[in-house]
Parts: sequence; C-alpha cells; structure tokens
Amino acid sequence: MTEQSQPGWRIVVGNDEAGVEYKNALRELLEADPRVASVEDVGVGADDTTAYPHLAVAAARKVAAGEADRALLICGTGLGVAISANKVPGIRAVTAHDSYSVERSVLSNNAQVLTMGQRVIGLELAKKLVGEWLNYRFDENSASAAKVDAICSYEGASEGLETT
Ligand SMILES: O=C(CO)[C@H](O)COP(=O)(O)O
Repeated sequence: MTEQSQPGWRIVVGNDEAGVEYKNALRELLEADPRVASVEDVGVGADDTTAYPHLAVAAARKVAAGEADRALLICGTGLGVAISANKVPGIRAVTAHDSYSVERSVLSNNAQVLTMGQRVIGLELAKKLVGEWLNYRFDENSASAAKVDAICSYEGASEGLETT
C-alpha cells in the first residue's frame, strides 16, 4: 500500500494556556492537510487555566481508545504534556523539537503522541516538523518492532526487569 492510499490521520490536538497560539496555528495546518482525515480539539482556549495534565490525558485516552490515531500536544515546554500522556496505558508520547527526533519517534518508538513547547521552538519550525511527522508510519515488520514490544511488556509491571 502506498502512502497515498493510506487512510488519513485522525488527530487530536490539545494544549494548556502556554500553548494556545501554537495549538491554534498547528490545528489550522492539520485541518488544511490532505493527509489528515479529522482533527479534534480537546482544548484549551484562551483564558482557560486548566492544568496541562488534564487535557494531555484526555487526548491520550482518545488515542488509546482508538478514537484517534495520534495526538499533538502543546504546553510551555512540551514536557509536562508528554509526562502526563504517558500515564495512559498503551501511549508512547515524546517531546521532539528537531527533525531527526520526530522521525525516530515514529519509526523507532511507534510514538502516537508528539508534544512541543511553545516557549522552546519557533512556530515555523514547529509547523515544518508537524508536516514531516505526518509522513511517517511505523513499520510493524521493522527491527524496531521487538523493542517497542519490549516497552509494552513493562506496561503495568510493578517489579522485575527483563534483560532480553
Ligand atoms: O510547560 C509546561 C509544563 O511542562 C506548562 O505549560 C507550564 O507549567 P508551569 O511551569 O508549571 O506553569
């Protein structure tokens, strides 16, 4: 199947009060992109001071439930929303502000959630990276798949480390 024949991405976006401007700009970018089937915005809007963990978990839960394929989350640094989203079972969320990390977040880590910091990265670079992000799909037959499976094997594990 070629990239063109793949179904469009269903993306959920979210942000805290430090990420309103970038979330709005990136949502508009996604809505205009032919690779995107749908964009759902879990908030927040201007003047909403809801703390970042709440919208990050709300967005990540939609991905975990299969209601969306990916999430794009913005806060001041991108870090808090990533930490929060990773609390949702099955979610792999990463903060990435460079092209190579965005690529590997998908191709190595099969991360479904990309986070960025409005106080860290320029808007034009953020737009460019989001455009690149849409081009990547994890290859379940790649050498990275077993490593992602190993990550998943620790989901809910309370003790013990496997070494293989
Ligand atoms: O960047 C944030 C969390 O990682 C958030 O936008 C601001 O958090 P704060 O520094 O605790 O206000």
